Amino acid sequence: MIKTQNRIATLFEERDDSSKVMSLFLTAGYPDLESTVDLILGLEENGAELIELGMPFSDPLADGPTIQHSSNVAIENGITMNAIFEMVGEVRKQSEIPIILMGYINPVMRYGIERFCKEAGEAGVDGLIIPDIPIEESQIITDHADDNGLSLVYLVAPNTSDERMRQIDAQSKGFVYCVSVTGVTGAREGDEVARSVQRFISRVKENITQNPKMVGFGIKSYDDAQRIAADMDGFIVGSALIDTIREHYPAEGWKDEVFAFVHSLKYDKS
Ligand SMILES: O=P(O)(O)OC[C@@H](O)[C@@H](O)c1c[nH]c2ccccc12
Repeated sequence: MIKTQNRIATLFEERDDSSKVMSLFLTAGYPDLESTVDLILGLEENGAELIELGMPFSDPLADGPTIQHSSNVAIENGITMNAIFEMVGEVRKQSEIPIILMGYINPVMRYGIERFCKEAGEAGVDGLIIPDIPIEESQIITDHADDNGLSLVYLVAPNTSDERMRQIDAQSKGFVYCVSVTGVTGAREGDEVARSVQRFISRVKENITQNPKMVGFGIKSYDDAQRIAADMDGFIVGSALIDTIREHYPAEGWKDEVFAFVHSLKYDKS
């Protein structure tokens, strides 16, 4: 164990019950390699408490068009695993915000699972989300993750049975990622999320009892977040953030626009 206390665990232990933890998903190397560190630090200043840093992959099966686009741009920019570890190392010089690397197992296996976990832990990564490893196959990575202080976070979705939710709760570390809708990532129109989410949330509350619960998929505003995360510990926003970057980059002041959006997601000062 490198760290005695994981930053994700500390975040949920110390959280103030009156507000929701805001986690933001950012693709490493998007919109360019130079901006990722500044973006993470600026997101933190504007209310982010947890960062999910996406490791771009050419075949992202759970990702909608927005995140696929950002991954493609990051790959064109020349992003590598080493560059991602360096970015995390840079952030660690200035910030203790918990960072989770998120990506598919294929590039991790190519890099070498043991080496990946070791270098991630050394860089200052706190957790991993690998949506294409089911709990049944997780033994290929759990020991290496544990040895390097990395929490493996698992996902549940509306099509996850009650029994499986309980199994996932038993294995997940840090929190459980509750995917509010079936399908790929991405902002959704109208009240599509609201309509289907209530039944799911009540099943989550019954079955996920050991871990904090974070909800994500389709959240694009303060109101969405407050409503959907009402019974959760916090919420995750990805595509709406990437869309905002895409809308303003590279115009002068683009980062300020992005930070203002992030601030509004958490504090609704707009
Ligand atoms: O983009 P959305 O709808 O705001 O949802 C967050 C999501 O993008 C992020 O957590 C994520 C990116 N890639 C994923 C793959 C699987 C599950 C989740 C993710």
